[in-house]
Amino acid sequence: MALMPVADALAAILAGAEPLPEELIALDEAHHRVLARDLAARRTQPPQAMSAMDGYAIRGGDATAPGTRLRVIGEVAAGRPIDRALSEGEAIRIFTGGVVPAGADTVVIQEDCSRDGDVVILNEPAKFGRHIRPAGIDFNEGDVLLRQGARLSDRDLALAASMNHPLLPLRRRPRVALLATGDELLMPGATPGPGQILYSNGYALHALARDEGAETFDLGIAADTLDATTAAIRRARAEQADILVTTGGASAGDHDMVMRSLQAEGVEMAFWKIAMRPGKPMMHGRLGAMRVIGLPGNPVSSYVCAYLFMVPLIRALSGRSDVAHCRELAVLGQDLPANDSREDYLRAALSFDDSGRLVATPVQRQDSSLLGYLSKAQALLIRPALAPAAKAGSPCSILKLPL
Ligand SMILES: Nc1nc2c(c(=O)[nH]1)N[C@H]1C(S)=C(S)[C@@H](COP(=O)(O)OP(=O)(O)OC[C@H]3O[C@@H](n4cnc5c(N)ncnc54)[C@H](O)[C@@H]3O)O[C@H]1N2
Ligand code: MOO
Repeated sequence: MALMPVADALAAILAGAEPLPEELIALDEAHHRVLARDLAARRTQPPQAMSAMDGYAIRGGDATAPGTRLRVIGEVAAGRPIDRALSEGEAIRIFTGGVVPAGADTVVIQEDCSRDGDVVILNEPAKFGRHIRPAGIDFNEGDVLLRQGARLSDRDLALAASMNHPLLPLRRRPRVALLATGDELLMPGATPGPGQILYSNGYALHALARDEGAETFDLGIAADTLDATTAAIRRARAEQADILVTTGGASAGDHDMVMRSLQAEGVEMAFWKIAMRPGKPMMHGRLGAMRVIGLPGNPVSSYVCAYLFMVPLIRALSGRSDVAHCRELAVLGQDLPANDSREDYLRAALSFDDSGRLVATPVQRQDSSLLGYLSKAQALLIRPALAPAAKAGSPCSILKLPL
């Protein structure tokens, strides 16, 4: 198969990726989940005009001169309204969050008043309408404040509560199964023998997928045999994974079993090998409802490909309206040579120059096995295929990596 351009590969992965079914979830479980429908307010907020301060509710027209004396006829605290209306020459003691009584149109703060028994004396003329929050100044019943496809922030949860939605219609979270392959891999904490290395890729991939709202489960490390890899693919299906992510065994070596096992299980391959660096030997296919992303084993390649392809797929299945990564503009921190025909995603550190411009500087080594350098990078600097040489200070596109 020919190398596929990155944009075409992403389009193939996202083709037909419809949002998963909706479910009703309690508000305190809804952080970072995705709304399945527009959400309209079930009430008006504030429901009545309310005082923004502790002081006295008055009629502004009564208090245009300093020294005005008004008779205090009652008290309103938050949650304890009064059913008496204010008449000329009267005031009502009011506290923050109290419902402004009928007839009042202004609140004077207590610091600007003196009290003499049941009389309040205004030290300064009142400013008409001050310190009152009108009914509905935040929102009105029926207002759509949260949109289908929104990933709910912490502030959105407070807003939904205020709109009186204890349960929210959310998309089911995608289930992502992670399978590592490789006879040489050992879990951290073990003492590697000759040629053995520690399993690392999955830690970043689980975290990345969960950060994007997926539920993840681990299929462990399969030996480099057709049987072991095939058995793990079957387990992913049995566990009803929406996405199976494999790492390693993706290239052309005698021990690279992933492609063969996927095909033996009936996966329809959409592509194998992309015109990008890192991550050329990446594959994608489908087995029924399960989508498979076969990532290269090199740790940097697996992470960069997961970031570029797995994340948008998780977002699409989650029903998010913002599926694509957001490219940002920066300037190059150093000269770069012309690029070849593979789109390059250089790992880059970010800083600001004296004029406040964002500067992206590739980390010193770009080999796709180097986790130390990946961890130093805050962004991917995109070099399009066949990009000409570029000087330090010239504009470039970046994708910021998660913190
Ligand atoms: N003849 C060719 N050889 C290679 C090609 C090619 O096109 N033709 N592509 C190269 C590129 S580019 C990459 S990237 C790698 C990817 O190969 P595989 O996906 O088959 O990966 P492995 O060989 O299984 O592993 C590569 C490397 O990464 C280590 N690894 C694997 N899994 C993990 C893990 N979970 N945690 C940590 N490290 C892992 C593995 O031990 C190897 O060192 O192929 C090139 N070869
Ligand atoms: O794609 Mo490989 O990731 O260039 O090393």
